[in-house]
Amino acid sequence: MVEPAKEPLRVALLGSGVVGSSVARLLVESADDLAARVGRPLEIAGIGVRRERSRADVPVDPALFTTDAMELVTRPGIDLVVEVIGGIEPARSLILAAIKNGASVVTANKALLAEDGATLYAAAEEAGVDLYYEAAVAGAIPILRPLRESLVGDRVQRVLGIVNGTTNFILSRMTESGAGFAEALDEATALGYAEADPTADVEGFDAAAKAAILASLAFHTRVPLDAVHREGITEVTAADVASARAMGRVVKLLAIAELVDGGVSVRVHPAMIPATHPLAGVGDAFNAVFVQAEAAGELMFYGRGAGGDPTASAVLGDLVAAARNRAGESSGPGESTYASLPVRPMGDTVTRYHVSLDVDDRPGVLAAVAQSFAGHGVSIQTVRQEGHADDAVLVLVTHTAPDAALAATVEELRALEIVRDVSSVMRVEGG
Ligand SMILES: NC(=O)C1=CN([C@@H]2O[C@H](COP(=O)(O)OP(=O)(O)OC[C@H]3O[C@@H](n4cnc5c(N)ncnc54)[C@H](O)[C@@H]3O)[C@@H](O)[C@H]2O)C=CC1
Ligand SMILES: N[C@@H](CC=O)C(=O)O
Ligand code: NA
Repeated sequence: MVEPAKEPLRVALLGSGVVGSSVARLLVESADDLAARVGRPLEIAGIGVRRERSRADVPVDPALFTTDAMELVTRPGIDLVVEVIGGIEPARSLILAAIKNGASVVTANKALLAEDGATLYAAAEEAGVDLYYEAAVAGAIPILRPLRESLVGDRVQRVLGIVNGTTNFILSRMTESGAGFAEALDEATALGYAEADPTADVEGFDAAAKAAILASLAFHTRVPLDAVHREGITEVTAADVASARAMGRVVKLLAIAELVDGGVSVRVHPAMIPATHPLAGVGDAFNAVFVQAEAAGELMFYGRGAGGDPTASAVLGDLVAAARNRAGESSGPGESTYASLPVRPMGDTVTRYHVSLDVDDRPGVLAAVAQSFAGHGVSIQTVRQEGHADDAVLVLVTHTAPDAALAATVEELRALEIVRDVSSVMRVEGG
C-alpha cells in the first residue's frame, strides 16, 4: 500500500541577507533530509525582503519573494516563521503577528531578544507556540539548548564567553602581529568580518545582548540588557596587549555571567586571561563559551559564531525542533524564570585589575600611588616600572577587589599631581 503524501509544514522566511539566503538554500538542498527528520516536508511559503532585486544566489521560485512581510506572516496556514531581518522594528511586530497567527518562530535576532524578549516569550506562551533562537548567541555553536535543556538539572555558576567574532579577530590580530586597534579593525573590515559601521561589535553592544540572553538562560532569571555592564575594545592598545604577554596572558573581549552573593552579575569587557586558559586559544573570528556548573564541572563550546551557513545551521536546528513539535501538536520548553535572582550592580563585582600610570619619575611617587590603592582597600599584587624620566610608566596588578573600590582608586589617582595619566585599566580574569 502506498502511504498518502504527508501535508507539508509551511515556512515563512523573513530576510534574505547573509543568514536568510543560506537558510533558503539549505532548506532547498536538504529538503529530503529535513522532511525525514521532521516527518513532514518543509515548504517555503514566501520570503520577505525589503527590496526586490536579483535573487540568483537563492535557488527558489522568484515568485516567493515579497516586500509585504506582514501579509506573509499573517497568511492563513503558515506553520513556522524564521525571522532573520535583525533590529527591533519591524522584526518585533512581525514576530508578534506571526505568533498571533499561530506560527512558531525561529529568530537569530539577539538585539531584539535582549531588548524586549519578555514581550515575545509572553506572546509565545499565551499562543502555545515555540520561540527558538539558538543562532542569536554564538552562531552555529549549540549553547542555548545545552543551557536550557541539557544543563537544566545542574546549577550553573559561571559562563565565560568569547561571543563576538569581529572583536575576537581584531584582538587576535593585535596579539599575533602587535598591530594597534585601528590597523586590526581595517583588516577586519577588508576581510568582511566587520560591518561598514562596526560600532555594535567594537563597542560591545552585540556581546552585551548575547550576555543578557546567556545569563537569563543559565540562571533562570530575566536579565535586562541595561543590567549588563558593557565596555568595548576601542581603548585596548598595543601596549596593553604587550603587557598581557609579559604576564603570560592574552587580551580577550569576554562576556561574563556569574553568581555573586546569591545574585547574578553580567558584564562585557576586555580582560587579560592566562595564555593557558581554554579561551585563550580561541583565535581568528571564532567564538567559544566556557561554562562552570556545580555537578558537570567545566564545559567548553567552540565554533563559528558568525557567517551565513554556520548561523543557518543553528536556525535549521531550531526549525526542525519547532517543526517536530508542530507535527506532534505540542510545543517545547518555554522561558524559565523561576529563580528570579537579583541582578548585582557592577560595583559589587570582585576581580583583579591591571593598571598603567604615566607618572613623574621621582622619589615618593610609588609611595603616593600605593597609598591611594591602600586607602580604598585595594591590595597590590605586583608593581613594576617601565621607562624613566618623561616616559616613566608604573604597571600595577591588584589582588581581587570590588569594582567600586577600584573605580574610586582610579578617580583619586587621576587627581594626583604626580600621575600624568591613567593610561589603561583592564581586568585580569580566569586565574
Ligand atoms: N550575519 C551573521 O553572521 C549573523 C547574524 N545574526 C543575526 O541574524 C539576523 C540577520 O543578519 P544578516 O543576515 O547578517 O543581515 P542582512 O543585513 O544581511 O540581511 C537582512 C535581510 O533583511 C531584509 N529586510 C530588512 N528590512 C526588512 C523589512 N522591513 N521587511 C522584510 N525584509 C527586510 C533585507 O532585505 C535582508 O534580506 C540579525 O538579527 C543578526 O543579528 C546572528 C548571528 C550571526
Ligand atoms: N557581528 C557578529 C556576528 C553575529 O552575531 C560577530 O562579529 O560575532
Ligand atoms: Na548558537
